[in-house]
Amino acid sequence: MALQFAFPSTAGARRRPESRSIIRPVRCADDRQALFNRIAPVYDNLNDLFSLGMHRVWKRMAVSWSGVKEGDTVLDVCCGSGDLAFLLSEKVGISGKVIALDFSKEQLQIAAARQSEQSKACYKNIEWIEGDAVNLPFSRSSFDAATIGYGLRNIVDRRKAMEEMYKVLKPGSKVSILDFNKSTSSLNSSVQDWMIDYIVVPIASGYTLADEYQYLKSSIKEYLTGKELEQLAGEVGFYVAKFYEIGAGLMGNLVATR
Ligand SMILES: C/C(=C\Cc1cc(O)c2ccccc2c1O)CCC[C@H](C)CCC[C@H](C)CCCC(C)C
Ligand SMILES: C[S@@+](CC[C@H](N)C(=O)[O-])C[C@H]1O[C@@H](n2cnc3c(N)ncnc32)[C@H](O)[C@@H]1O
Repeated sequence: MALQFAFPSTAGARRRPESRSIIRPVRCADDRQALFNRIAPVYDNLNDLFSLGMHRVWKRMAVSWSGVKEGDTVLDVCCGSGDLAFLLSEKVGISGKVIALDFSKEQLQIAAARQSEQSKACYKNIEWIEGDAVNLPFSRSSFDAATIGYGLRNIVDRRKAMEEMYKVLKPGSKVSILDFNKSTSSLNSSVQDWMIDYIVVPIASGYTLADEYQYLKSSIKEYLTGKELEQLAGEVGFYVAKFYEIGAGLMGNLVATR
């Protein structure tokens, strides 16, 4: 997919007072929902810019690790603007089904717009659902695979979200959980901090979104390490869970099998 850097305006983004003396905490689910609604117009383009397009490689890896195959019925949790849902759609094909859930209306609108703009026939197999990852509106054992990309870190009750994904997966199926790596290596976390402080946030401030991207840093620090993610998966019932560091250790992917 070609990298586009023609950034749309962020008309929907709230203006920030010039002097930002206090970084607003983004503590509760409502704050996070509002944050992702605000960044929706520029989210995809800024991801391409900040990661030099590499996030698309990491997302393909996450989808591949989910074990998705043609004809499957699969779930993408915290789907946002649909990157992983579109990749899943291509894997399951027209005989399969992708259910993509998010609680941000703005992100889902972007996803649905992308779906109608793109000509791939298989994309008709995607259904967008507004819902909460901590209360998935699906029956037990509904899905052959699940993905959650850059979502679990943003969920307040991560254990509940993991329990919900366990519940809706069929026995023997996998969830692939892609996110930033809360590294135990001080070098990795220093590189992450430096990139966010000196590249990501200054550029985001040009879109009056400095606070939103500053949140990245605190959210990574409050996230779980790979070992802690493996342990959490085991505690909710997954019988095997393996964490892989990717992107030179800046990102990580947990693969858990029910
Ligand atoms: C796709 C990526 C991040 C998605 C994302 C997740 C969040 O939780 C956010 C929260 C608040 C605002 C935005 C996001 C958000 O975009 C990963 C790539 C995009 C990152 C913003 C890139 C940050 C720089 C990395 C630390 C290092 C990039 C290395 C690259 C090889 C140059
Ligand atoms: C960083 S975006 C990731 C989007 C997409 N998966 C990707 O990889 O680009 C995080 C998404 O998680 C959603 N999200 C966060 N908490 C959620 C929750 N409790 N329930 C549903 N969606 C949630 C946000 O609205 C946002 O769209």
